[in-house]
Amino acid sequence: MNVEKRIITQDSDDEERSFEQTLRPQTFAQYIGQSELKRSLRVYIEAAKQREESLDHVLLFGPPGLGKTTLATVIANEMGVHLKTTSGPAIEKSGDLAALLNELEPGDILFIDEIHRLPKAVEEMLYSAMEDFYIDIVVGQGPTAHPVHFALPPFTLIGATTRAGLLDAPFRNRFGIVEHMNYYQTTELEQIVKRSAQIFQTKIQPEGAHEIALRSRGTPRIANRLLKRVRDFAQVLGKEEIDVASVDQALMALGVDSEGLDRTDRKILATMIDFYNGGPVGLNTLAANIGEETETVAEMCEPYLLQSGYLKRTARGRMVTQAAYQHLGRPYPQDETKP
Ligand SMILES: Nc1ncnc2c1ncn2[C@@H]1O[C@H](COP(=O)(O)OP(=O)(O)OP(=O)(O)O)[C@@H](O)[C@H]1O
Ligand SMILES: [Mg+2]
Repeated sequence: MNVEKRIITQDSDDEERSFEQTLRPQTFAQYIGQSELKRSLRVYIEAAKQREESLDHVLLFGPPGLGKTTLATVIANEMGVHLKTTSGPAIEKSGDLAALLNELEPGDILFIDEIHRLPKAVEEMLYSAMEDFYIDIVVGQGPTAHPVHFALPPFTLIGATTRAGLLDAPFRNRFGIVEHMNYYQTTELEQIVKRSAQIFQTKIQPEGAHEIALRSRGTPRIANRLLKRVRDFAQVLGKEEIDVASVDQALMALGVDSEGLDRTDRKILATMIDFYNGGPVGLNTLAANIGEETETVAEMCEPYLLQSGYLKRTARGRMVTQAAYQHLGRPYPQDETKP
């Protein structure tokens, strides 16, 4: 078990959720980045409003902390409807889903986070709810049990999940709008950091915001979290404004390096170099070696290490790249067996 709380984990706990709530954009105008996604969603929303219909069901894919929940909030606000939020693991039985659907008013949005973790029976109940706005519920027990047909108001389901492959095709196909969320550009993260600093009433120099953006691994949640920590450091250092030096000091203390990699990321790369000659090595073996859960490595570390070019996937497992050797300051082996 890893006792050290990772600063770069894309997960959030209760305290952070309330802090995130205060920073959460409410409208498209406040929602920074993802411009293509916003452009198409604006069209779909406008069209649905003109026709006075509910918006098509939306499925959002993407790594944690990129703003899926935020986007659901924004969509509800732009549509002018209520948003009901739940998650896959929270809906245990068909009855739980029926209760949720029963509370919806015409046009309302039901947001299901971690939608890949819905029980199968619940997922199947959603099929008719999504397609034809009805559900069949079995009422009574034993010989008196009989199905009852419930009509639902037209509603929009927004589902969020981290990976596309986690959802079966029949389920996926029932979403009219399927969108992939991308990591954010540095300039976009800079804007997010500046906006959050303003909400915190903290002064930050443009170079400071830039430095935080560079080290946030493309993820707004991490940018906000780093900003919060850096603000503490700047305050203790007696700085009026957050500058690059306070960012550096804070992030060094947190073990976040110049590229936004933390100790676990570096441990992954170092283990692969030192014990596996750079790979290939399987994910399970690797996770066991560094004492992390396979899921943590798969969801928190690997996507960014792949995206930033330190790791690559091959048919035989993960391999580190030359960039990883360079970043860790290790000599790159020059024999022919290496890529
Ligand atoms: N486009 C954005 N512009 C500004 N801030 C954003 C944006 N996207 C996300 N954020 C900020 O990042 C935080 C995390 O976003 P959010 O909770 O929506 O991520 P998520 O994708 O739902 O994560 P998870 O998969 O863990 O549920 C939010 O509190 C919000 O303040
Ligand atoms: Mg979320």
